[in-house]
Amino acid sequence: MWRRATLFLRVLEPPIHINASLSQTFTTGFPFHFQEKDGICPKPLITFVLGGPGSGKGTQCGKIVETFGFKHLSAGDLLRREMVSDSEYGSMIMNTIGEGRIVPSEVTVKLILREMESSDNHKFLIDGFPRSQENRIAFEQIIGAEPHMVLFFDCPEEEMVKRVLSRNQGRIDDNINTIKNRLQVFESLNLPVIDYYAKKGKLYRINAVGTVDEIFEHVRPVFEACEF
Ligand SMILES: Nc1ncnc2c1ncn2[C@@H]1O[C@H](COP(=O)(O)OP(=O)(O)O)[C@@H](O)[C@H]1O
Ligand SMILES: O=c1ccn([C@@H]2O[C@H](COP(=O)(O)OP(=O)(O)O)[C@@H](O)[C@H]2O)c(=O)[nH]1
Ligand SMILES: [Mg+2]
Repeated sequence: MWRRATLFLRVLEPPIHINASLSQTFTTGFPFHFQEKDGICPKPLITFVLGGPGSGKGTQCGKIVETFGFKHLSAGDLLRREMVSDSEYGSMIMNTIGEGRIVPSEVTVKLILREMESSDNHKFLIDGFPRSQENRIAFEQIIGAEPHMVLFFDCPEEEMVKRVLSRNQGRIDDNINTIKNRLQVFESLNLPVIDYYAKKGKLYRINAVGTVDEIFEHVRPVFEACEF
């Protein structure tokens, strides 16, 4: 079904045809170099996936990727990968995640940018970002693009806490003390981002209570109907 969405994209936002020899240096009008495919350099299509800790963002992103062929970029996973690499930011990221705070925007946006530039897919699901208005503004300034739509997985706190505590992935932040901080940060810094996109008419609120498959049945029509 995502083929139909791609068709719409081609009608509304015609891909840019480029000379193969220019492919190394050509940019799409965005500040990053985007990979061309078959001589065509389509504009990136960005969906932000938001929701509190444990609301099921990562799980539903997996289903969206399977069904609609997006490239999944989890900001948390990128930060955790950077944390265990030799990066100069490693200990800062570890302390910040351990306390449930937000890593400085430049670091996260740089990691997202690197993944976008090296992807041969132009449809991106950006999971768990932006977590604050400051994150959002940094993304717009550095990447030079806005999301086409934003999903918000709306889940009651008790359910989120229950899911996080039974996640069992050995994460340093999946403990009751850090969860309290993460929920507070979500409410004070992430909800304003969600409100911002609601006012722009880009927000799709999904009831995140139910089985994984039931929730995906609320997600599916959003992607089937979108005319991008
Ligand atoms: N609908 C659901 N019902 C019960 N558990 C779920 C559901 N969706 C996800 N989970 C589980 O809850 C935990 C958190 O899900 P995850 O996708 O990692 O959320 P997030 O990325 O928003 O933190 C995981 O262990 C996952 O398997
Ligand atoms: O854009 C981001 C994404 C994540 N994080 C940090 O990484 C943690 C885990 O994020 P993730 O999205 O993996 O958690 P989830 O919501 O999926 O449980 C967050 O609490 C933050 O400390 C961050 O600082 N900026
Ligand atoms: Mg996640």
